[in-house]
Amino acid sequence: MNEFTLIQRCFQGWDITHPNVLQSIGDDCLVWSGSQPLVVSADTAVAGRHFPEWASPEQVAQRAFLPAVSDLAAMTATPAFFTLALTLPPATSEDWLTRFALRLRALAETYGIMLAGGDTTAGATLTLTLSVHGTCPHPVLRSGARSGDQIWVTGQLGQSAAALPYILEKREADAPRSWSEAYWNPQPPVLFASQLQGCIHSAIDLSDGLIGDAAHLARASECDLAIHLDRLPLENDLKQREDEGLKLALAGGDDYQLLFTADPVAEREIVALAAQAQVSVTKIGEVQAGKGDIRWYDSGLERQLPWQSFTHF
Ligand SMILES: Nc1ncnc2c1ncn2[C@@H]1O[C@H](COP(=O)(O)OP(=O)(O)OP(=O)(O)O)[C@@H](O)[C@H]1O
Ligand SMILES: Cc1ncc(C[n+]2csc(CCOP(=O)(O)O)c2C)c(N)n1
Ligand SMILES: [Mg+2]
Repeated sequence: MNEFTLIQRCFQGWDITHPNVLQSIGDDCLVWSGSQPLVVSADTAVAGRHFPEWASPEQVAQRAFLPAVSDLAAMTATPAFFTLALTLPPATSEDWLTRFALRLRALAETYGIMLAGGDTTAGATLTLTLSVHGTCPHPVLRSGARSGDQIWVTGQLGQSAAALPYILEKREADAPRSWSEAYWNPQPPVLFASQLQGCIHSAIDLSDGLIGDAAHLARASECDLAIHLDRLPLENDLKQREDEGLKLALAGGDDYQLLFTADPVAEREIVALAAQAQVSVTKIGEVQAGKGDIRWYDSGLERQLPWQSFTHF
């Protein structure tokens, strides 16, 4: 399999282009020319760490692409283009790569993001690094929360983490379908997020788990967050597991939903935009003056939590 033929066959000539990408695949660099701020995030997915080694090429594409574009949602950016750095085990077949590229292409079309460049090498472990780029007149930062803001979260939490042991033990059939769907096919609310511009003060996407990610936002904003555990969006199967379900929702990670804060006057607009985008939104707390701490409440009573978010090391 020749590297250049392979790139041409699998990754060139996709339908989605971007008017500001003046040169894409085929030269030493891609060329971008634009007047709006560009937001950029690099995200790596590694076999055995972000997806099981036996995952299908379609599943690998989903587990690499969807968490990557989630970072664009976190800034309320509109997707523009991405690059794809591929490290492929030497035994990778052409069929595997064709299937991977087909699914990636479909995802790129769904999210309206152009594949504009990349790198392909051989290496021991299948590794994919996507660098995603989006445009945004006023990117929303983690540091923008203000005392008095309401705290919101999109979607439901914890299902992906709940699915993980079943997936690793290859007995997905024993778990609710919504759990494995959340793991294999997370749904970062990218379009909805881009519509929230001007309407919200701060945002972060939930990749490591609410405990850790909310702490990043609180610290960056130098505000305290009061979060009500009984208001978290947990589906019934997880709610019934009580603390075990709560732990998955708070510390499991892999949710790729959005945590954001907004002035209470924005509530009606947020609810209307969410309904239009068919995204569920839940108010889970309030931002308070402080130094960046989080207080957790259960039925109005403060509660200390013993759990920690996902970390690699
Ligand atoms: N190796 C690195 N060199 C420079 N900056 C880095 C490096 N790794 C992470 N960062 C920066 O540190 C910050 C936090 O990175 P992190 O990868 O945890 O982002 P995240 O959005 O919280 O998580 P995720 O990886 O799930 O997107 C980001 O601003 C990122 O750009
Ligand atoms: C096979 C397998 N799949 C998933 C997980 C869970 N997991 C991996 S990375 C991550 C957080 C975000 O990563 P990053 O910070 O790199 O973006 C989580 C929750 C696992 N341990 N094993
Ligand atoms: Mg992020």
